Amino acid sequence: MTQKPISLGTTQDPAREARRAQPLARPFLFVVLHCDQPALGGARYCLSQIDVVHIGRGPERVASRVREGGARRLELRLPDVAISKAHARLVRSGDGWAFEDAGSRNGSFVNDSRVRKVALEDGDFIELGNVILRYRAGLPSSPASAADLDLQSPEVGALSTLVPPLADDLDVLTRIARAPIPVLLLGESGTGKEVLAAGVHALSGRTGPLVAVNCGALTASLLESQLFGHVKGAFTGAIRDEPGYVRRANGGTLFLDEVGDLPMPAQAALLRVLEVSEVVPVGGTSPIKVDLRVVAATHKPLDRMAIRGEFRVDLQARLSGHRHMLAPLRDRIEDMGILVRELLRRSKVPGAPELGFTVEAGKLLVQQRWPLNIRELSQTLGVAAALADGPLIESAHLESTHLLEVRHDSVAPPESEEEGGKLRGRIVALLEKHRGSVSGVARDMGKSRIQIHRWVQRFSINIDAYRARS
Ligand SMILES: Nc1ncnc2c1ncn2[C@@H]1O[C@H](COP(=O)(O)OP(=O)(O)OP(=O)(O)O)[C@@H](O)[C@H]1O
Repeated sequence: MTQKPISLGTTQDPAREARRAQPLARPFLFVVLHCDQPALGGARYCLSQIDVVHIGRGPERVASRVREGGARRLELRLPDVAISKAHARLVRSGDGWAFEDAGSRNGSFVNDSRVRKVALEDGDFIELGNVILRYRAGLPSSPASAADLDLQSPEVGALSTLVPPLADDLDVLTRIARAPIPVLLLGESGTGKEVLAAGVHALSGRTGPLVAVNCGALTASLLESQLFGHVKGAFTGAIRDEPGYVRRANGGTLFLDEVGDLPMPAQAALLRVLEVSEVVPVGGTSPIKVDLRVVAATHKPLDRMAIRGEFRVDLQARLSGHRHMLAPLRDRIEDMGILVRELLRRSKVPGAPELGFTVEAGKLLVQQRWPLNIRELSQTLGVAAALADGPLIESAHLESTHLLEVRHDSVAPPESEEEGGKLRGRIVALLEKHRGSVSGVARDMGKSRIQIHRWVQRFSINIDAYRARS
């Protein structure tokens, strides 16, 4: 029997190998939204191994990579009658990419301007017929998240994204989900923390229930009995035994929603439970063992609260077995197609026709900053779907919701020059500490890797200089 040689320094699992590799900044082309057919979701294509992209009409969305006479080409077909058979090209040009219209019937638009030929910049939106695409110049991606991905299947769940750095973070969370490690979900309001907590529970393989506790709603006087239950007759009104949240989650997952709002006495009580894995119900005499997996979520700055003494450091440490930062919707606009498809499906009235968008409405969706995130998108679409009187949602239907008015007040202002300087200093110090590992910096700062990369770019920090010193 002959044995295959095993090369030193590699594992035999290519998927594992792909995950281990340091993320690289790579260029991508995304299909963000088929305005009139949102059921088609979206797709991403990595541009690093190709020289030219040909885009034209086809019976369905397909992409193929072709090598011809030394040139590497991506052929992208899009099912849209408003797109010409040979509509446009993306051509590698130096370190970047240029867009060219290929003599199409309906023309091509980049950021709303009709163009024949233009150098693309990071974040540019390309509009061809009813399809909105987006060019990203350099998104951090592992080999796994750099692979082409077409999310045409409607069975895409909450753990799906087209955005490579977010896909890498979700891949880590998916693997953590299977172990009994506590998970802390951080992110702005409406980014989907509760949805993700349910996803973690579903992946955990734990057979008990997912029990959600709204920490802000725990009342000081009833705290112990709400969390740990009580025995019949423990106090006036205790007419029967009650298990409480913690015991109800036995064998399953305890989801501590808005954990930043947990009152101090509840923090102490909960810490005890997590340390000893047992509870004594109010009026009871002996402790009862519990088998818990805890997932906590907050939109509050838990680290800062712990420094200010508003949140127990020991509890914060217990909850942060693994921290996962959810990106705000404005940082994952490339996912608009898959999110819109899911949200329209949910708000669909039985028997009503499938809804789509006019191109103007589609553009409005991808250009908004969505400060209230997916929740705001969901509510906006719910209202628009009810207002639409044909198969297409128009811009006016989207603008009519009151949520748009909230925007201007709630968008966080950019940091001042002094704050920017401090932030830069902190990032540099952490890059030094973690020898250029963006994941390490992200972990320490409680931010997503995509955010760290954005800061690194904004402050012109050369990460390689810190990697070189290790
Ligand atoms: N991936 C997703 N796909 C579709 N809908 C989503 C997704 N993520 C979140 N939503 C929807 O967005 C809304 C807000 O989600 P969720 O309540 O999970 O956010 P949250 O971060 O927990 O908000 P808060 O911090 O305000 O509690 C919900 O209606 C949810 O169904």
